[in-house]
Amino acid sequence: MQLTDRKIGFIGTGKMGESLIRGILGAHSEISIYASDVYEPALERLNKELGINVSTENASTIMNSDIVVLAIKPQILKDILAQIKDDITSDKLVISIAAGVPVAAIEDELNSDARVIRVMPNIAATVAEAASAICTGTNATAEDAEVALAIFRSLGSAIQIPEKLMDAVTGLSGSGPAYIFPVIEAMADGAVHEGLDRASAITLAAQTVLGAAKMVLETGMHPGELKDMVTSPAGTTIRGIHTLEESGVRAAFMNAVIASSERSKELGK
Ligand SMILES: NC(=O)C1=CN([C@@H]2O[C@H](COP(=O)(O)OP(=O)(O)OC[C@H]3O[C@@H](n4cnc5c(N)ncnc54)[C@H](OP(=O)(O)O)[C@@H]3O)[C@@H](O)[C@H]2O)C=CC1
Ligand SMILES: O=C(O)[C@@H]1CCC=N1
Repeated sequence: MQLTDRKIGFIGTGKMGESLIRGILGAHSEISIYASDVYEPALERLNKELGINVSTENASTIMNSDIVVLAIKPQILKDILAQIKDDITSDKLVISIAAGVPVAAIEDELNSDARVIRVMPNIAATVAEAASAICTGTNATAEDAEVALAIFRSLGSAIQIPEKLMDAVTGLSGSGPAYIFPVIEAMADGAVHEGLDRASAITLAAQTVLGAAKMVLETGMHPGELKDMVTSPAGTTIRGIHTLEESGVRAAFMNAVIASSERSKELGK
């Protein structure tokens, strides 16, 4: 079955549910999307803006869908799984994006034949630039993994990994956009300090991050080598780098990824 022939249902249309729905419709406008949430005004807005099918009944979303994406908070996942258990028949593929929650914990709450895939995407799915990783549960088939990869590759890039690495991915790319947004804001602040207008400063800062990321991805060069290409002897960049190193920027970013990964592990307990 083609990806575009599958009907995708979302349980939860909060920040990440909406991001994924927007990304999927951007990549495959013809795909049928069903969504449910407890907050009716948000559903009405999504129905009006995107033309998707909405309901306040999760059972209705599941009944209409081949693929059911669980886009609810990890803290309420168990309760919702108990409510939808009998609606999740073995002909449906379940995709959980909940941070920290292991596949086994999801399978424990569902019928024994449930096909489950765990994914950690990120908010850049909204603009088809997400970095996602997937891992498979006991009953998920190779075709299920291909379908999940196809969905998340249409939203950016996606890789398949062993589940034990999902917490590391959550700390890196799942949470990562939130580390970079303040970097963009702070770089712009520096330029505003030096007299540039705010709008130009944010545009230049964001394009700088985008360009640097693209250089890493498209040249295949090591980030350190790329940094050296910008850094002229006795020039401007090395002054800036020196200041960043004095501030402990590398340890700060490493610690952020490690702390977030640890929190992901906690959520799974
Ligand atoms: N935000 C992100 O960048 C990322 C999030 N994730 C994961 O995605 C999941 C969702 O996160 P996020 O979108 O940020 O959270 P949100 O709180 O924005 O979205 C969750 C949505 O689920 C709704 N909801 C609550 N109870 C039910 C229910 N019984 N049935 C249906 N919907 C319900 C919530 O409504 P209400 O608010 O009224 O309770 C809310 O709209 C989490 O598991 C998170 O770990 C993964 C990667 C990135
Ligand atoms: O902050 C969180 O818990 C979620 C998971 C990854 C990104 N946002």
